[in-house]
Amino acid sequence: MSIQTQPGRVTAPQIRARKGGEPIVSLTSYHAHTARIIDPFVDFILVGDSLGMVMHGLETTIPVTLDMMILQGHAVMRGSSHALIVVDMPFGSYEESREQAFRNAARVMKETGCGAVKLEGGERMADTIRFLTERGVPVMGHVGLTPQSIMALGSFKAQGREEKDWGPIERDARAVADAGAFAIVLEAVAEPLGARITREVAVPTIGIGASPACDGQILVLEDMLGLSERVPKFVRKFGSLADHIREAVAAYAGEVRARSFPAPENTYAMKKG
Ligand SMILES: Nc1nc(=O)c2c([nH]1)NC[C@@H]1CN(c3ccc(C(=O)N[C@@H](CCC(=O)O)C(=O)O)cc3)CN21
Ligand SMILES: CC(C)C(=O)C(=O)O
Ligand SMILES: [Mg+2]
Repeated sequence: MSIQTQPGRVTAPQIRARKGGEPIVSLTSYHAHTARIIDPFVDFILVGDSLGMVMHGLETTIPVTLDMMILQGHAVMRGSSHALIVVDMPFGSYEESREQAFRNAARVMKETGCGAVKLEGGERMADTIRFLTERGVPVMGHVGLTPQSIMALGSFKAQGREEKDWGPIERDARAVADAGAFAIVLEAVAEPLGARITREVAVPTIGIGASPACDGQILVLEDMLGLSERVPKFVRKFGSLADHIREAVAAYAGEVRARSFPAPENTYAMKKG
């Protein structure tokens, strides 16, 4: 059991209180090692269901299971001590009923020790978000492009690129905020809709492919590090980790083939006598 009070860790109410203030910084992480590295620099870490695509090479996030989210959520908790940890509820784990959502969100909280969960959907999920928040589950909303709806949408594409499409997205954001979410991810929404929603809702908006006016930003860590093979248009590569890995692995392969690795300092000498 990993449940313990952790003094010093960022809480959902603290993120909520950052509305209109200093930008909220966040990234995804799926493992203890990456969580340990990013923890001092971010306000919250999202254990995103994008792990299915990024870690497992899946085409969509649809096959991701609650057990996968719990396993990686627990790893990220062990690797971090400062940031709020938010765990994505995967497709099929919360849409059926408010009761199903609570049962599975409670399992995620009990088995990982995380401080909040995130679920996709606007007006249609408002009752569920209210049910969870009234029962002690901090919920982060997620509107705009909702990747778990890929099969209904047809492709991953930006939302609200025509003014006639703005109304439903604005209503989604308002419904999620009014239902008690402590923050809302706005994914791939055209400008100036992201800025408009940020002005209209009372809780922080966290943009990914949205506006610089959002109250915070998030990216998939492997995308911004230059480790992902294909990335959405909204990504900026702040690093080139794939190149670093290729260089290191090529050097290792060369030394193994030349028998210059391992060197004497990497091997064990016999004990004296
Ligand atoms: N590695 C990774 N990073 C992500 O940000 C991410 C995932 N995976 N998986 C789940 C979703 C999918 N994401 C995406 C993917 C593509 C666009 C995009 O910009 N699409 C183009 C059109 C591409 C097409 O039609 O084929 C666009 O202009 O809208 C947006 C979000 C964001 N999410
Ligand atoms: C990209 C973020 C918002 C996400 O939901 C994920 O990584 O799964
Ligand atoms: Mg997600």
